[in-house]
Amino acid sequence: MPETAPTSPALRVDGLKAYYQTRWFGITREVRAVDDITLRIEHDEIYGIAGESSSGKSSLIKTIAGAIRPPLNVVSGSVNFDFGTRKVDLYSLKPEERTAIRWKHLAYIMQGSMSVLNPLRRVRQSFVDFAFRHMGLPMPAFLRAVEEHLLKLHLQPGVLDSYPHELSGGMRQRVVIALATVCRPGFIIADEPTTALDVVVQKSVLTMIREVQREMRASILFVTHDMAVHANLTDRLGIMYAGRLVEEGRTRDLFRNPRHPYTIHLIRSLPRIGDAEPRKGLEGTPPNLADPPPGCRFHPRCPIAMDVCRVVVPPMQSLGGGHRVACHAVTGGTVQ
Ligand SMILES: Nc1ncnc2c1ncn2[C@@H]1O[C@H](COP(=O)(O)OP(=O)(O)OP(=O)(O)O)[C@@H](O)[C@H]1O
Repeated sequence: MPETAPTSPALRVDGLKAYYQTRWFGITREVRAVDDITLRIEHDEIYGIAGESSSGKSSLIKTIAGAIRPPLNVVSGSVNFDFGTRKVDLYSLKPEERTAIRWKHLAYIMQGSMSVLNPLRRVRQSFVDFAFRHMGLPMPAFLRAVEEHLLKLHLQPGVLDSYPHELSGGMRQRVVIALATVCRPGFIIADEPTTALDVVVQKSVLTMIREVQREMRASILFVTHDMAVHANLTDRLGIMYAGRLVEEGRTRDLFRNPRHPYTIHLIRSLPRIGDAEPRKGLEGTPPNLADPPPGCRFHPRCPIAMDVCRVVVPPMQSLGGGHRVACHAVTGGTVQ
């Protein structure tokens, strides 16, 4: 929790474009994975990003975490954090300054992050390797702080003596979350942290994330394609389609009253108790982001596409109450 009252959102992303840029045999190819994203995340808030595979979720949060490397490049736009004690314009910093912010102010739990635990060394050593130099404590006090942090997260300090292979998948992921948060960062970014886990273990990891957030009053940016996880965890939700944000609002509003045809599809395709047969998926496939369709990128799959949708990119419009949508067909409260 910031020590001084924050004056700006925890995160401001403005007009962010990040493309995979490659050049093979003289031909330049650009995959527009993050294409003009603007969003705000408040202090003490859990913000979710949803969307199907290849919609650009991971590319967006890697860019927000400052964890990109070629061929992914920021083409334009900005990412600003307010950590309370420090405000940061991420892409005005030198790469090494961006790295220094990680751990201390910004935790990034990436897909497959269990690999941060060195398989040949005890868990204690991973804590020392990653967190010791950021905490500014002598070693005995550092290890005591690590143990206290583990206990707060309902993990026994005994896990520090284990090798990663001695822990179950769920326990390893919980240890990784403890490691990412031991320096008490103000902002936590998590990319599909529960996807590889079974449902029961997934629940324990989500409970832990919620407890960490409450205890530290941190902001969380949480990415998953799993809408049920968003329904249970997030305060607000952004829906991504083909590199763009198409709808955003309070999670409960989006579930009760989705407005974009793509969000409507995502929510209607969730299985319900009593379903006689599986719900139908959306026809077609997401567009090739190296050559996306003009106008609204969803129009080739949209059941209500109009002529304008094939030509004009729909701007994000406010519907009030923090609900925003980018869809030409949304007027007067219903999708026409
Ligand atoms: N290294 C790369 N070079 C070129 N294109 C890439 C690269 N990595 C990802 N992409 C492309 O960028 C687009 C967005 O991918 P991204 O992984 O961000 O989507 P995602 O929504 O996170 O998908 P998933 O849920 O499957 O991880 C896709 O079209 C993908 O093929």
